[in-house]
Amino acid sequence: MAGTYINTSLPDVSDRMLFAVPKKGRLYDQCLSLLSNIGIEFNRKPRHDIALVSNMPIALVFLPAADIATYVAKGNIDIGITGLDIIRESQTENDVVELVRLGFGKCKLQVQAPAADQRLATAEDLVGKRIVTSFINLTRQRFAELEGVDDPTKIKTQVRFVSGSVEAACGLGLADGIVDLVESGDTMRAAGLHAVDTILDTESVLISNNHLRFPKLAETIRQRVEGILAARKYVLCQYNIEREHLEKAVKVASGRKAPTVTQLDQDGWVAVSVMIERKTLASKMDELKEIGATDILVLQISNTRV
Ligand SMILES: Nc1ncnc2c1ncn2[C@@H]1O[C@H](COP(=O)(O)OP(=O)(O)OP(=O)(O)O)[C@@H](O)[C@H]1O
Ligand SMILES: O=P(O)(O)OC[C@H]1O[C@H](OP(=O)(O)OP(=O)(O)O)[C@H](O)[C@@H]1O
Repeated sequence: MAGTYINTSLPDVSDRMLFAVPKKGRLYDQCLSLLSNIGIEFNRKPRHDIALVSNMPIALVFLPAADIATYVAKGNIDIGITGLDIIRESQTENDVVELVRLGFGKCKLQVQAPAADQRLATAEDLVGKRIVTSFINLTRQRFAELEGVDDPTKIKTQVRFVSGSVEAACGLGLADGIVDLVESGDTMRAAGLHAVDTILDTESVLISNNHLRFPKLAETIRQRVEGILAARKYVLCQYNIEREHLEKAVKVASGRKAPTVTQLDQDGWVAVSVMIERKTLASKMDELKEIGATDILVLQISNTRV
């Protein structure tokens, strides 16, 4: 089904893998930066939602983040980037394949209530009350659990959809509580709300449909993305050490598979090169120094294939 884009004023995309990216919003900038890092070159004309990639048989399709999981699940689009929250809300998790979690767009879907109202201190206190959200399915599922009801359509809590600025609903009297995404919590607090329950921890995901027309190309994209994520996560650490201390040093930092060890032009000494997770780097360097490593150098990795 993907590739059957019918609009005669648009270029033919039937031989191209369709790759959906959010057209605006929170994920837009990071998606564009990721596309650039994985070597996808394109030129998007103003007001055009399709852009041909010049160096690969791919067409980018710019869509609202909230719709991408549905397009991918239905097979109209081959692969795409969207939030886990959207995949779950659009009930497409069984019809899409999660290729890679991308580590950006991280936030929580939370039940929120007016902070000043002592009677609404927990999610249970909102059972049977009015909830406003853009995530009606996930909200109904959560309240069905709280109410002990199997069928989310049979809950007594009233769940109403609004498309944005959800935090305004309590202050304006439309709701007793809301369900919305929270990252820093600034928007929630500015609206006088506090979180009483977490429904989901979410982040962006690269997804594909179940019937890929371009499996090799999709795999290339997946590997490139994994490579960029690994490059962000790791640094390359090089040091010299006497061979007799090598075993201890390898225990401190063993690399993704094993370190590269090269004989130095000095008796009994070796040079070691190893990938280390950025977040543990400082303490690993301390330990290596303690064991006797010298000339410890850290190099940034700009890209990898892992
Ligand atoms: N504050 C946030 N921090 C991190 N990720 C977020 C945040 N808000 C939303 N997201 C992620 O980005 C996705 C798209 O949210 P966004 O608010 O950009 O939606 P949109 O409606 O497409 O854009 P807009 O708000 O501009 O209309 C969400 O489903 C979620 O995965
Ligand atoms: O916890 P915070 O860091 O304040 O982020 C949370 C806000 O971010 C999202 O909205 P966004 O700003 O993307 O706009 P929207 O309401 O138009 O979707 C979300 O819907 C919250 O309103």
